[in-house]
Amino acid sequence: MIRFEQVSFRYADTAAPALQGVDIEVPEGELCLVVGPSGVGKSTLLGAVSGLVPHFTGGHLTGRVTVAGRDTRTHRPRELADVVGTVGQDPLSHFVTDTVEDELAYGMESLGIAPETMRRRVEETLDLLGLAELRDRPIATLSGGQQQRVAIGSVLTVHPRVLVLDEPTSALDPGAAEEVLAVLQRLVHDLGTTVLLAEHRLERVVQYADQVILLPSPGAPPVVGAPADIMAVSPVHPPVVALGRLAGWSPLPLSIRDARRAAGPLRERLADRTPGTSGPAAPGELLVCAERLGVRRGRVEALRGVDLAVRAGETVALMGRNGAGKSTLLSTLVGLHTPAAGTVTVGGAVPHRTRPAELLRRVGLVPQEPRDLLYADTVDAECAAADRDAAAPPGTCRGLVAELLPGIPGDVHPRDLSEGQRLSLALAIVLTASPPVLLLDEPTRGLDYAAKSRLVGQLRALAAAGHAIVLATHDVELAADLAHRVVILADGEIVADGPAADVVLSSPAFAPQTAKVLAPAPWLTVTQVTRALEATP
Ligand SMILES: Nc1ncnc2c1ncn2[C@@H]1O[C@H](COP(=O)(O)OP(=O)(O)OP(=O)(O)O)[C@@H](O)[C@H]1O
Ligand SMILES: Nc1ncnc2c1ncn2[C@@H]1O[C@H](COP(=O)(O)OP(=O)(O)OP(=O)(O)O)[C@@H](O)[C@H]1O
Repeated sequence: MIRFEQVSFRYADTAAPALQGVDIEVPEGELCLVVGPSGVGKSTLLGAVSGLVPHFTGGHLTGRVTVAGRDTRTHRPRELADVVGTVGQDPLSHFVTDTVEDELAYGMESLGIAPETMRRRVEETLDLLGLAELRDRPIATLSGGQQQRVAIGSVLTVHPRVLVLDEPTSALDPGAAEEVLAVLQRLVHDLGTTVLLAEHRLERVVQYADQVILLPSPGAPPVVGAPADIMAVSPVHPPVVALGRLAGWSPLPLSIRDARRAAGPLRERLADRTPGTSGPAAPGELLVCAERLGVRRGRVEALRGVDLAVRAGETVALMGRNGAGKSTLLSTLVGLHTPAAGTVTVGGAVPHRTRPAELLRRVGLVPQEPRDLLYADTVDAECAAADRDAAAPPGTCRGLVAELLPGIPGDVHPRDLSEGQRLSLALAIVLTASPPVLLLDEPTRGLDYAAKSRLVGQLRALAAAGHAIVLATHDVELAADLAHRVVILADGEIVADGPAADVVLSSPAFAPQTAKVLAPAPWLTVTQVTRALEATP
C-alpha cells in the first residue's frame, strides 16, 4: 500500500540528507510504527507519504514513493487526500475551520460525501473521541489535548485507506490515548486501513504494531521487522522492554500481560529489597501558594477551589484528563489569568499584578507550544538573546541545548527544527534564567527516551539546588521517575495530592509500566530495579 524505493531526501540548504537509502513496503491493513531518536527523520518519512515532502517543504527527493499506486512526487497532497489522511505534530497549523463540528465535516465536504453520511460520521466521531460537549466550541478555545482529538477526528471521518499519524497521542491523557489506539486497531482489523504512525511513547503503542520501522540514526537506512525483534536491538524502547532486556526474558514481552507472566523470578529476586524513597532532601520555603483559587476561561470554570502549596526543592507533577485545567493553573502562576476567586502568590508576588520583567526573576514557564517562546531567526540568536535576558554568561543557553539534545545546528531557523529539537531549545531558554520557580507544560513531547532522561537529570539537579518545579504532564513514566508529589486535577478541581508513589500506584490510569509488571511490590521505574539488583544483598 505504501512503498519507498531507494528514497533519499535532503532539505534545501542543509549539509546532510534527512533520509537516505529508504527501501520499505507497508502492506495494506497493517499498523506500522516508525520509531527512532528525536530529529532522526521520522516526520520527514511520514511527510513523504502524505506528499508534504517535498511539495510543501521544498528540498530534493530522489527515488520513488508510492501510495496506493500513486507517485507522491507527481501527485500533490490535495490529489492524495481521498486516499491518505494525515495528522501532523502541530494540529493548530492544519485546522481550516473555526469550530469543532465544522472541522470534523470539512474533509468530507471537500470530497463530496453525501450530507446524511456526513451527519452520521460526525456524530459517531464526536462520541468516539469524547468531543460531544465541545461540538460548538471555537477550536482556538480548546485545550491542547482537545485540539489533538479534533485533529484525529477530522481525518477519521473521511475513512481514508491510509492514515499517516505523527505522534498522535503526544497531548492526550492516558485514557484518551488508549481509546484512540483501540479505534485505530479496529480500523486496521475491520476495514483494512493501513496506518503509519510515529511515536516516542512506545509504552502506549508498541503492542499494537504489526511492523516496526526503526530509524537508528540520522541518515542511516531504516531497520524493519517484527516489533519484538526490533525492540531487542532498538536504542529507543519502552520500560517493559527495558525490564525484559534487564531480566533476560525471552521471548521479549511487549505488553504488560506478557511481562507479568515472565516476571515471577524477578519478583522473587526483589522480594527483600525496597525502592529508595523519593522525597525532597528538605523542603524549604513556600514558593507557590494558591488558596481557593478559581479561574474562568470564557464560559468555562477552568479551576475551582484549588489549594496548592509548593516548596523550594519540591517537584510536583500535575496530571489529569484533557481539559482538566492543568495549563490554566500553570499560566495563572505566570499572571496570564486574573483569578475569579481566591488568591495566588509566587515567590511572594501576586502574578497578575506584577510587572513581567519583575515576575521573570521569580518564575519561568515552558509553554505547551514551545513556538510561543521563540522569535529569533536562528538557534544561536535565540540562545544569545536568552543569555542577555537572563544576564547569564554568553554560551550558557547554547550549552544547555547541547546537554539536552546534542547535534542541534546553530544556524538553522527554529521553525525548521524537529519537534523534539524545538522543545529542547525552549527548555534551555527557560533554564538559562534559572528562576526559583520553574513551570513546564508537557515537557516531553517529541523527546526520545535519552533526551527525557537528560531532562530528568537536569530537573533533579535544579530541585536539589532549591528550585520548585511544577510540570503538567500525561507522561506517567516521567511523573513516576521525577516527581516527589503528584497532584491530580479533574474538571478544574484537585482530586488527589500526595507522594508520587502513593498517587500513581493507587490508579491504573497513572501507574507506570514497571509498577504494573511488578505489582503489588511498589517499584516505579526500571532505574530503581536496576539499582536494587546491582546493590549487594
Ligand atoms: N524544513 C526544514 N528545513 C531544514 N531542516 C529541516 C526541516 N525540517 C526538518 N529538518 C531537519 O531534518 C531532521 C529530521 O527532522 P524530523 O522532523 O523528520 O525528525 P523527527 O525524527 O520527526 O524528530 P522528532 O522526534 O523530534 O519529531 C532534523 O535534523 C531537522 O532539524
Ligand atoms: N480561551 C478559552 N475559552 C474558553 N474555554 C477555554 C479557553 N481556554 C481553555 N478553555 C477550557 O478550559 C478548560 C481547561 O483547559 P486547560 O488548557 O487548562 O486544560 P489542560 O488540563 O491543560 O488540558 P490538556 O491536557 O488537554 O492540555 C478546558 O475545558 C478548555 O476547553
